[in-house]
Amino acid sequence: MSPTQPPPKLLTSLPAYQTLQSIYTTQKSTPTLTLRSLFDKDPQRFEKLSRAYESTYGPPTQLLVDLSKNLINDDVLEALLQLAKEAGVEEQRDRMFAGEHINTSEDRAVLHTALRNFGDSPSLAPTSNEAGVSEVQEVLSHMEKFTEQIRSGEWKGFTGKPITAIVNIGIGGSDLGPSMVVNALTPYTQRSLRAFFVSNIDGTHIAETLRECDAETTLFVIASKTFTTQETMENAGTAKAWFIAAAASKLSDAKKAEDAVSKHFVAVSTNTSSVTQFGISPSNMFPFWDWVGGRYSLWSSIGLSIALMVGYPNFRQLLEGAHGMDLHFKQTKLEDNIPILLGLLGVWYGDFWGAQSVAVLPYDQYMSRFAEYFQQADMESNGKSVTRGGERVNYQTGPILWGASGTNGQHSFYQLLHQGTKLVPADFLAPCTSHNAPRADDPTLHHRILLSNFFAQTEALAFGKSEVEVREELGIKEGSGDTQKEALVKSKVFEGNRPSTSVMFPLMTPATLGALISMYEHKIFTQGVVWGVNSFDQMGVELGKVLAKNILKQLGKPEDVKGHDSSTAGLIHYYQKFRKE
Ligand SMILES: O=P(O)(O)OC[C@H]1O[C@@](O)(CO)[C@@H](O)[C@@H]1O
Repeated sequence: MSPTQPPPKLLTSLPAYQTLQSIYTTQKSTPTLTLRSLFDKDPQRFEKLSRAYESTYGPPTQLLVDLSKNLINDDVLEALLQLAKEAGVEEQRDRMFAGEHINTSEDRAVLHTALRNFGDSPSLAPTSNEAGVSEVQEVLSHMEKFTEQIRSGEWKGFTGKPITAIVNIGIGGSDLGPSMVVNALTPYTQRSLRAFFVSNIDGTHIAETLRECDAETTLFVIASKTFTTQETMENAGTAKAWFIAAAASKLSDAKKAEDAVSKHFVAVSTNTSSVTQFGISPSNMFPFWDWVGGRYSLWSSIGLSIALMVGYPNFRQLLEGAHGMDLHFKQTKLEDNIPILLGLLGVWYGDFWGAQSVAVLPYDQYMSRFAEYFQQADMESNGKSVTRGGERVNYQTGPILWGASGTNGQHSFYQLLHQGTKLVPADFLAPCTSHNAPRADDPTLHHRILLSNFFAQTEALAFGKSEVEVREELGIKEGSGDTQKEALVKSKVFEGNRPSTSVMFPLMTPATLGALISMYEHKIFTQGVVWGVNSFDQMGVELGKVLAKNILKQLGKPEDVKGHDSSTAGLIHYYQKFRKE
């Protein structure tokens, strides 16, 4: 049991909060906090407020994080850094890395960083055997051996064919991480292997996937930390039944079909007994531990589908990239600590400017699932209203996180970003180079166009277009008296002063992706500390599950429906009019 930790102070009780409140009130609409004037006043603003990250471990990895288009000046930055000190961000960070049980409600350590700790002080993960080899290393070695067997064709299916399709069956952190990373690292995947991700209990998901699969050449990875999640267990059961039926049609007897499961099903979980009960042997199980949160688990054996698709060496580089960012987070002073700066900016916008959401906009088609992944990572971590000490907060906590790849978002929701009534701080991310060059006569044309949009959007958001500029452009003088023309002028004004952070990197590589994910994990951590919440439990997902289990038993006949409000009962009755047996 870790030493008891002092309950967190409410954000609003911190002196730096009062300082920030006063700055916001007095400066928010003055030139001292208007981007046009901030840049006019200080030609060195970009140099002062961008941070270059260079990894000190693993494959050389670099990021440029440009904070200069944020609504901050020296006063704000100083007060935000003071806020981090008063909230104890660094102390809580050190507790996490030291393996203290900072997940207080579940009395667990939070050590996803130990899964990728190759170069720092001895890994804090528990050692498992007399040789002192850490359990983490043991599992990584098993993953390495297994992925090599599958990718080389050495591992054969029940009819002697190599595996050509991987079906990851999992949901939440047991799905989003693997699927986002495999998508983002498509250039590194073995094209002879196809990956499918089944998560939804909607029968369509497993049905459409199995239509694409051949039982003889498919490997099912049943990924579930608890191995009790309803969707995953039902989908796994359906896959197993489908497989056995297909195998039985090829094999002389049912017993052999059952035995064939061992060649086509592996499990990733902390729950050995439930895995065995499902019919997967421990030799086909890749364990992990309760000190790994589901939404922080892609670094564990939950990343098996990643390793299968990109190869173990690239999976290892993903982890090394994350470890490099962990070292930066651990060792860098506050004012240069990128995850902490990003976290503090989110507090500034959410708790003072009233921003309800944040947008994550990767200008990289391979990163199309990046925002979706961080919806769980961010919103399941900090979407809370009670502190670790049990106090109801009296301020905003976790934001609504959303986003899509650029340039697609520009043709969808950027109207709101530019001229809506809501402040939406946005993170723009882009690789300087692409893995693809589809135009033989001009190999970088597509990427130049993509990046020109990337650069233009943050410029437009920051500096807008004034009424004077619009009038000049349209040739409509002030006081024209023409209502329609006046309205047209107003509709073309871009107020600007809409903040963004730009993150650039040379190329999307496994190590770069690892560093980016780690950067955001620690941003989320920083915000959780400032808000005083427990970022590592998820009590909010439990009630719906319990109610659903009860309703499932009542869906047969109208007279079965009991104990609900008129809406819920009415909806169930409507369903029962059309339901099929
Ligand atoms: O990995 P598992 O135990 O099947 O949980 C899946 C997901 O379900 C949750 O909603 C918790 O119930 C997420 O936190 C988690 O990632």
